[in-house]
Amino acid sequence: MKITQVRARVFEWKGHTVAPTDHFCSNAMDELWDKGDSMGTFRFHGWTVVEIETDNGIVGIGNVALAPRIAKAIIDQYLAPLVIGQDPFDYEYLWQRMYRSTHAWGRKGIGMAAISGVDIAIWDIMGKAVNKPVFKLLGGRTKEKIPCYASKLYRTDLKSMQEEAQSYLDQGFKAMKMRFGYGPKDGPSGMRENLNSVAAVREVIGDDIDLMLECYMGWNLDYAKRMLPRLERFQPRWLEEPVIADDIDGYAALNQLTSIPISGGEHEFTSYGFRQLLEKRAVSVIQYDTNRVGGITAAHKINALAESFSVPVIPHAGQMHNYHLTMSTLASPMSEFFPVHDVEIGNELFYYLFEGDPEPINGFIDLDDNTPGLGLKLNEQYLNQFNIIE
Ligand SMILES: O=C(O)[C@H](O)[C@H](O)[C@@H](O)CO
Ligand SMILES: [Mg+2]
Repeated sequence: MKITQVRARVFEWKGHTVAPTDHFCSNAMDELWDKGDSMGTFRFHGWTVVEIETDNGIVGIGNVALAPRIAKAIIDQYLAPLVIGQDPFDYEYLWQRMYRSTHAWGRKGIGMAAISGVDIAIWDIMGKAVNKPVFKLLGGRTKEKIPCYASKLYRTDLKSMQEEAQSYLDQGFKAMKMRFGYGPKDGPSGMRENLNSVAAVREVIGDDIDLMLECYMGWNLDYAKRMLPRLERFQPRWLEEPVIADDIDGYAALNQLTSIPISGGEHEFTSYGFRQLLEKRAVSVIQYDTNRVGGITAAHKINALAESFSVPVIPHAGQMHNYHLTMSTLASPMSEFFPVHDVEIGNELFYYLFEGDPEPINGFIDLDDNTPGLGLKLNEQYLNQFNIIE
């Protein structure tokens, strides 16, 4: 079997969008004196869809969620020529070919995200070629079903947050993640706001539900050091990305500071990046996203690495490209799940683009043993609401 064609298309959402409110979520822009449109740093309203065709008519589908127009240019100009004419089952060779030939500029960030999109499509082809779900090629079913946590709870008024938390309880979720709205520049009153929001959600969910806390890199080391002891009484499952992704020593310091596990990795790349995080004991939970980290080929290696350090892997976002990895390793006990709703941040855009993702039932998702590949196809229903760049 040979790859004959690689098609990367950008899908930009032009449908209805819900505008985020002030203090919706702390983020890396918060430290600047002029934040500009700080929400823009994590609004994902475009996606790159990668379709790779083979000479026996199989089409594998991959995706990239970051800087979609740039990802498309990288795939079109650099990566497609490297994989066309090759056997998709040579996935490790093809990964190395892409990685090494873009090494001067592609090791981290959008270069690696583009490689991820191609690699995911290659794994989808392999699954379809042998008529098996991708998780069966990675080790098979290690759990009856996958527990997942509801991930939204952006900072709004406390009553709305409490109602939202209650709705996840009603749907049977046993874990959920909330976002902080305030950071270092908001002073003691912002700290109080942050603590009040956790207290409000805990009040509704009680002590028997896992609560994850997300900073999205909107704090700094000093602020995080002052917040962590104050958060201990809420017994969060973890505190996520308290500082920017490059401050690995900062993560390590915070991870030793209190009983609260520090999580991170959704902005880290390849097994080399994760080896550093693990060796420094910088994170207690690993959160790569397969569509950034280097695709399934890289994520599979990171699972093995994490297992040897006894650090759990709970990938960013959930979604099929991550679920198959979670299903196939004991290193990964759980998945994230973005509740479906109107397009806001863009995390949820995945469901407008693709169909096939399983719906959680009572806080669990399951994968079908008989659906070949990743199990995704383009969702025709919303195609006319995207600006599609060929
Ligand atoms: O962990 C997450 O879910 C991410 O950080 C979100 O994708 C991001 O949108 C911040 O809420
Ligand atoms: Mg996160």
